[in-house]
Amino acid sequence: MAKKGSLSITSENIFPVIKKWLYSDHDIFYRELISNGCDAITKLKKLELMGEYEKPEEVEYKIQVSVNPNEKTITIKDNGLGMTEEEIDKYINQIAFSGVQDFMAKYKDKANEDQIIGHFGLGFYSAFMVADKVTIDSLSYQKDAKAIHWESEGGINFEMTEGEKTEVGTTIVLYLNEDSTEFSNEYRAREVIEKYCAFMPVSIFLENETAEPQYDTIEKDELTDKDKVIETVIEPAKTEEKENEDGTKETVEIEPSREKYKILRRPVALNDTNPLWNKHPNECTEDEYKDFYRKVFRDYKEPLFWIHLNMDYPFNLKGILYFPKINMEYESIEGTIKLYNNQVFIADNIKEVIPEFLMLLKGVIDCPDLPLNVSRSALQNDGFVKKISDYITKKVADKLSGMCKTDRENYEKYWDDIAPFIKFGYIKDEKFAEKMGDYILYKNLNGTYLTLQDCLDENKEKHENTIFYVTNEKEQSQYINLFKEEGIDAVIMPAAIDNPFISHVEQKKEGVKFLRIDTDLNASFKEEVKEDDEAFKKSSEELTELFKKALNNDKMDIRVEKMKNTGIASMITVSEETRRMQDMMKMYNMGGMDMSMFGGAGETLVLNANHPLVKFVLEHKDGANTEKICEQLYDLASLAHGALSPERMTKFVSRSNEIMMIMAGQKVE
Ligand SMILES: Nc1ncnc2c1ncn2[C@@H]1O[C@H](COP(=O)(O)OP(=O)(O)OP(=O)(O)O)[C@@H](O)[C@H]1O
Repeated sequence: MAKKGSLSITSENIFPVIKKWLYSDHDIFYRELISNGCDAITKLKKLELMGEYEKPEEVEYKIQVSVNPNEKTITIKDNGLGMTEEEIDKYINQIAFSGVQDFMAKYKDKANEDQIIGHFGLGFYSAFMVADKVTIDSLSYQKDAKAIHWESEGGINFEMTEGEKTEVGTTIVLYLNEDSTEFSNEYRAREVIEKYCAFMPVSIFLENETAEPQYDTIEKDELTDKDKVIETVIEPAKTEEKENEDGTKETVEIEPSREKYKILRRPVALNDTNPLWNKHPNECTEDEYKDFYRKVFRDYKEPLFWIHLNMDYPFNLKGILYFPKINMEYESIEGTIKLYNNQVFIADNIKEVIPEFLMLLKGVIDCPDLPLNVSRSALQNDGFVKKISDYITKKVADKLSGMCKTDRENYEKYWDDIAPFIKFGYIKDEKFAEKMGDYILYKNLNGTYLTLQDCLDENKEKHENTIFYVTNEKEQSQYINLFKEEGIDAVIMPAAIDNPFISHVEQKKEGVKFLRIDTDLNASFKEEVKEDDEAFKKSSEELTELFKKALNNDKMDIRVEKMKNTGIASMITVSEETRRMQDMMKMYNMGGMDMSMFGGAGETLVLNANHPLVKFVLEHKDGANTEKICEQLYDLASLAHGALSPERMTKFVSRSNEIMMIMAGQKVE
């Protein structure tokens, strides 16, 4: 007698809601059904160990997925512990469905952004996302169990009858709805299974029922019990014609005739049942780590190094985080952290669990203790999840600081590549910043790597608590030369992240100030000018006026100095604050804003009173070429500081030509 019933779904509207809500990842049904199969096999293995079940020798635990694109069906077959009629009634008719009800009651009003991670908790019911009709055929491992057939159309009513299954396990068939036929395509199926099930603990095989069988030919001694021989192939002996000494020809055998077997292509499991993260770090070789990286992230550049996380207490967490090699000039940093729950893939880059800055790395994390069927916002406020995230941060900081202390050579070698991660972490994560602050390196003008304390110590006498930095070695070369001449050091900080990074260091290290190398003229570059040097004061004022007039800019900031280096006539310096503000604007794409609101863009034209040209200008205020010299000095200073605007560049080139004409004694029009 068939048992019929109505699954206790109270809301008739449940389907449209689930469908809409799950629209983005319908494919999770594969994960849910395959992981149920894995669980069933794991349980049966335990029963076997306990002596409560004896596995027939020929049986190999596995999950077989078969797709049939013609019939639009998917069959998922496991040889796990199976279910009796009572169990189907309990676990499928009541629990699976009531689980869905709870789940929906909790989430149906929630907006999309508050999804649960990877839609866990739908379980068996997710089959109805893609199928109109679902059947279950199950035979329990229990003695004298009867095979059961269950089917449901639409997931509201079911019918349960005696089944015909003869092997222990469960077979589920999905009859796909019109919108979901793609999942019976072999390649799509492979893609989804490889995404979610790549590390599930039981071998998963995929077959296409409609595809022609494929064959391989193997050597006789390669044959195993599992191979299905289609035919024996006799490969004829290989011969060669040979000329004898007496000129006659002879055919000789160089390889004897061989028997080979044509066999049905051996199925290959889609998954790796024992992922590397489960092994103890001491047992993993360097090659294994690299292979794993290549396979999982399909990145053929070798990672720099990795951190193997392995923790059992107070929570269970395993994983491997790789620091990838990045070419900063051409690539943006895009990492991926894959999150697993007992080898079942959940999702990439779950920011609630994994500290944001680590998302720049590539890695896998398996945390069986993670609460999954809660919303993302609940996860964010979960103390336990916070602990996991803190643990990961701590481990990464420990590894990096340990490396800096004990393997400084390699640490320096990797530094340029890992600096962006570390600086980003320093900005984003207070705890990480605390642990890593002393292990952040600064490359100085000689290419030596210093810690912040080293930088402060070496500069203590000349400029206590101030660190000069270079953002562009080419554009700032004039200043670099000046610094080198005076034996003053600076550090190279060329990356976009350096700008916010130094602001954070300044906030955390009270008193420390970073100044870009072109910010101001350090006292050591100048000769001392006496307070009461009236003559200097006067000539400064005159020069300032003269330049303002020549450059037709009343607001320009001009300063006259007596520089020790008499080779430099003019320079531009930029106020640190203004420049940082401008850089920030650029970063946030607000470049269009009027920079003059920052008082002439914070630029100061510095004139060296010791330079003959400047002296000449002062002595020939009304000279025929004085104005040109002033303009030229300003443009040269700007050029040495970066670039000229297109308009000024045009004028500069034509003026330079005029100057050469004058040098050549030609008449200038
Ligand atoms: N292939 C199977 N073999 C044996 N039992 C199964 C199988 N599939 C499902 N079950 C039983 O049905 C129950 C309900 O399954 P369902 O997938 O809905 O939820 P779950 O696996 O318990 O939890 P989750 O929501 O996390 O998936 C399972 O706990 C299991 O007891």
